Amino acid sequence: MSSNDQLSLNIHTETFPDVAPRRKPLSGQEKWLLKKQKAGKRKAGPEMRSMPSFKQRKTEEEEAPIISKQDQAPPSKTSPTVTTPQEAPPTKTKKKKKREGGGQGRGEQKNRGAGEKAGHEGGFIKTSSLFNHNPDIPDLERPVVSEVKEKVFTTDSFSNLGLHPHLVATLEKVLGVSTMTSVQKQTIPALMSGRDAVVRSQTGSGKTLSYGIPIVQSLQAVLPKIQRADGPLALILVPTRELAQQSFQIFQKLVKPFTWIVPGVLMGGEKRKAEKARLRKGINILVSTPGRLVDHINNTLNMVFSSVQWLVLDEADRILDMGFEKDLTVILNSLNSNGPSRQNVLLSATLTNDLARLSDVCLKDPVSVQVSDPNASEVTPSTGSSTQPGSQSESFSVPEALKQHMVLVPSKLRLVCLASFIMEKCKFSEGNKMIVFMASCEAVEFLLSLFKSVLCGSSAKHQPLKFLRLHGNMKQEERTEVYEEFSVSKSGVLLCTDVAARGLDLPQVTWIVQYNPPISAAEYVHRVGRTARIGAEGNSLLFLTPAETAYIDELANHNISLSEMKLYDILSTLMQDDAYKGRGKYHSKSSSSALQQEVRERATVLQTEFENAVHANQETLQGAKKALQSFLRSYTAYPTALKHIFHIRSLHLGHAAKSFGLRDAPQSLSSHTGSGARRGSSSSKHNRTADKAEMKLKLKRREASLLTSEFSSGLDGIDLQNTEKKPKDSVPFLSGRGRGGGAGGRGRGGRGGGWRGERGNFRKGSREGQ
Ligand SMILES: Nc1ncnc2c1ncn2[C@@H]1O[C@H](COP(=O)(O)OP(=O)(O)OP(=O)(O)O)[C@@H](O)[C@H]1O
Repeated sequence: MSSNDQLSLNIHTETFPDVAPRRKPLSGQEKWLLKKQKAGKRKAGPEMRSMPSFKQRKTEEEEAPIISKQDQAPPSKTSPTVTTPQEAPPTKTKKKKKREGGGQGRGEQKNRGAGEKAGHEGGFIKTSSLFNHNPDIPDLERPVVSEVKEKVFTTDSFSNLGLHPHLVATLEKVLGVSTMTSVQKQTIPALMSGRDAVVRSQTGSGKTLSYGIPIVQSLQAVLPKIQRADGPLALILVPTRELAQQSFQIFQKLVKPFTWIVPGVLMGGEKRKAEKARLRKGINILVSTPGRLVDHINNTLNMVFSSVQWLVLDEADRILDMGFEKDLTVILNSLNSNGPSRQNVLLSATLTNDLARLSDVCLKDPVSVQVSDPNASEVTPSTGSSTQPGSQSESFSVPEALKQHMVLVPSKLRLVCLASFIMEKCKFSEGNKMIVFMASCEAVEFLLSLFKSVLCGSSAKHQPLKFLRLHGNMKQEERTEVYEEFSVSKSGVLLCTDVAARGLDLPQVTWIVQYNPPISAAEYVHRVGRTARIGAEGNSLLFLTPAETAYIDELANHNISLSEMKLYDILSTLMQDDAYKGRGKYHSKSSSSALQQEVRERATVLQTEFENAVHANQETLQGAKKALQSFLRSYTAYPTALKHIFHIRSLHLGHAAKSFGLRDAPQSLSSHTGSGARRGSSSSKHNRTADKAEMKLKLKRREASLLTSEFSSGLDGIDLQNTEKKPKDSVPFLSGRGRGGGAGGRGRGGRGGGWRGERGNFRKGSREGQ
């Protein structure tokens, strides 16, 4: 039988959980690479080239089996059969074979339940047709990108700035800094001279101290000495709780020698009563999330702004987005009606038009600090097309030592590709600490438990994988715990939503993975900015499906350049662990295609493990379905300008389901292809539903974009479920749009709902802020 033929693998289910090698381990990836070299320089993935396109797939899917118990060694209870994917598009003969083999055409799917049951009873593992019917992976033409460079460091010392000597000593001894970064060198003198400022410099370049130092310098000099009873003299607004905590801790360090200055923090998730008590006692440097501050403005008598001399909006573009607009209006009104004139500072790594708008409204003759030097732009060599003239948008600078990658992964292969990549960096190699960004809380929860159950088996040979998670639906204590644990940890994988995208200074992060593409180039910049901070090296990997390839041009329009990683190179990591070995029949062969086939076998074994874990019980199954649902919802939340790349209609539900370990797209979703996502054949009724949903979606787009403002504005206490209308539809895929509008509205699911929950936090904030 050729490698193109249908294969049956004999796999002992017992070997999966404990990741035990069945025979003397091979030399893993080295061997793979060696053989690959021997096999000559072939372009990766003949099977990729031969994969059918979407058009082909539609016809072929009717006939292609996913499960088949045929061929080769007769199955036994201890030797379950897994059918591996096909390398080439099915030929007539193959199709016939598949039919004979109990294929999984639409009609045949009906029988599958019974078949699977029998499979279980017989000790068989389901087949995962991972490599069949995927879209082609296109050859990429790398766009010409002129990257914007910023010089991070200067040789100028803080001691040249005329700061209080105790402050300089604190910088050196407590914070470990003695020379200024470029942004500090430009910003600190401007602020010390009393000017307002708009500051833009790349992530991890030291913006916090660039406003922290002038604030402390000016407050320590006030005579008579300021007192707690003076209340807030400096107000710092940040978009997330973790960032509030982080900035607060920096101020705690900065004021160490000036014990009479009291910093404090207000943020959602904390007890209001305790915060009120602290406000009553007096806080001079107040760090807060906007929503929680508005809450106190409205409800706390002790909230007096009569002395505020400084207003800082850190991550200003985020605070200015629609999610926080109302809160900010309330805060500015309150400040303006109470206080003296003050200095205002806006900072971000990504200036947007919104920021310019606000700077017009609330800044007086501001100094504009922009560290990037347009003359220092570098053109990334390329053989491909240049970016569209006229489509040039804001140019963003990313750290110089950041190596940015992307990988094109067909939907069905996303899960195994992510798992392989995590294993490669955090299990088979040492010294990596990784953050993986995902679209929703539910996806984070789902993948956390899936990875823990499938990937975390003990192995003496490799270091253990450690997973943590962070998202807006966790209790505050847990969020703080995870944040602190990951901060001090030297390795590990943090699965998170965009709640961790802005401002967080988590040490020694070496890899940023964006499993779901962000909703804008600006958010891309902030996500990757969690690594390669302050001159350190770092890496990032963006997952895109072949249909999303145009996102590379979108990023190029913002001066962001990515290099490509190959899917098969990532999957070949599985060669390093024989726990994923199939029948091993290709081991002895040295041809490139045989090796690729072995990689596919192993990927299939891993996917099968995921699917088995997902289908192990109702709870895990529901978790996967919820995660899929939230992913589909999140997919509708991309802004209009990106709809040509990310459109729900271009998603294939069955393939998307596979990436959540589901063997089929859940039926409950199919009744709501109002999402527009495809299931192969859709009735006109479904199309009408889709059109309606699309119309609604357009109307609600503004609100949909608020999904991206899921950062907690800091207010809690309203049980959304009490205020929610029950969706009319009993199977409400995307019915979340019913009330809240927009894609991420009030879907089904408990208060713990991910995407919805994140957004819920935002909505609570803005509602209470009114
Ligand atoms: N002058 C300096 N010398 C050395 N390290 C510094 C200096 N200033 C700040 N740092 C360190 O650089 C790191 C990043 O600083 P900071 O978080 O302020 O960056 P940022 O520009 O605000 O990033 P982001 O845009 O992601 O919020 C911190 O660990 C900080 O301690």
